[in-house]
Amino acid sequence: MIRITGVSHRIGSAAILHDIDLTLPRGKLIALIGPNGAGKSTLLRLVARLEPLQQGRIEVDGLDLAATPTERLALAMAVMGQQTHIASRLRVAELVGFGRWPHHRGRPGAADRAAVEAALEAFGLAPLRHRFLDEISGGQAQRAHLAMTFAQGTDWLLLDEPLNNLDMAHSRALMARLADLVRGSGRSVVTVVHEVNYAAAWADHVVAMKNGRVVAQGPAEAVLTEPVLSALYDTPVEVARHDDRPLVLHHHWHDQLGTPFPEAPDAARPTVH
Ligand SMILES: Nc1ncnc2c1ncn2[C@@H]1O[C@H](COP(=O)(O)OP(=O)(O)OP(=O)(O)O)[C@@H](O)[C@H]1O
Repeated sequence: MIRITGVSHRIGSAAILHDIDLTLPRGKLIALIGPNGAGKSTLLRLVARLEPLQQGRIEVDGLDLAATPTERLALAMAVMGQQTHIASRLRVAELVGFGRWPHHRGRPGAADRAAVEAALEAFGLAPLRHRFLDEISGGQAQRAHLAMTFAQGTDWLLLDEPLNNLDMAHSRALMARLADLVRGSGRSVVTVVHEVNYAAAWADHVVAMKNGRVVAQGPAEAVLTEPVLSALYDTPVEVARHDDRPLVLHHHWHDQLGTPFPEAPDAARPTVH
């Protein structure tokens, strides 16, 4: 599990995260949701150790982030951040191959080559393997970065908005692949998701953040409810069912009686922590 204890974070004089206590269970597909600026990326970046921890403690399967060598951490956790600036004169297969670096440290063997092949296949990148990164589309580049993260073969995957740039079919395929990884091989995935219905369809566990705090967390069914989501996004939503999962609807202008929605009614606001 990932255990986050008493984590606060400031950027300059602005308080970004406020005393976060959170446990992320192993073997689950965990979605981090919430409005823009809620602090989702900041929290993910702290767990990924892309930002120095200012206050509190984070443990990944018992490894204290403050005391674990990078080489050890890279075998436990793979990370795909939001902005990945990487030399464009790199070929797709070379980028994916970087994911194996923590295993071979410069001398790839058969297992590394097989992992790269499998990741290229899994993301439909085999035909593009020799292309340079500046010769492919934004969605294809996103898939190449995801394939690199997969190739790392870690127990934990941390993904910041992996659906960016992906069309509906590729988004769905990615979520299905993540679910497969979790249910088939017991891995653990933490992913920031903006489109809440991808969390509704695929996530086991949902963490909802707002204003630098965790405002609700738990099994997807418990968090993805009308009161929690209406309050989270300050937008009235309806939660229907589809395929026995929640389906969030939000684009009507009137309620069922024809009354315009001013905002979420007070009665719809949850008591959340
Ligand atoms: N470099 C920075 N300097 C100042 N403030 C920052 C910086 N980076 C982020 N912030 C602020 O920190 C807060 C949290 O940002 P963060 O990116 O973690 O939110 P988020 O929930 O991931 O948002 P989004 O959904 O828009 O990606 C925001 O208010 C943002 O403006």
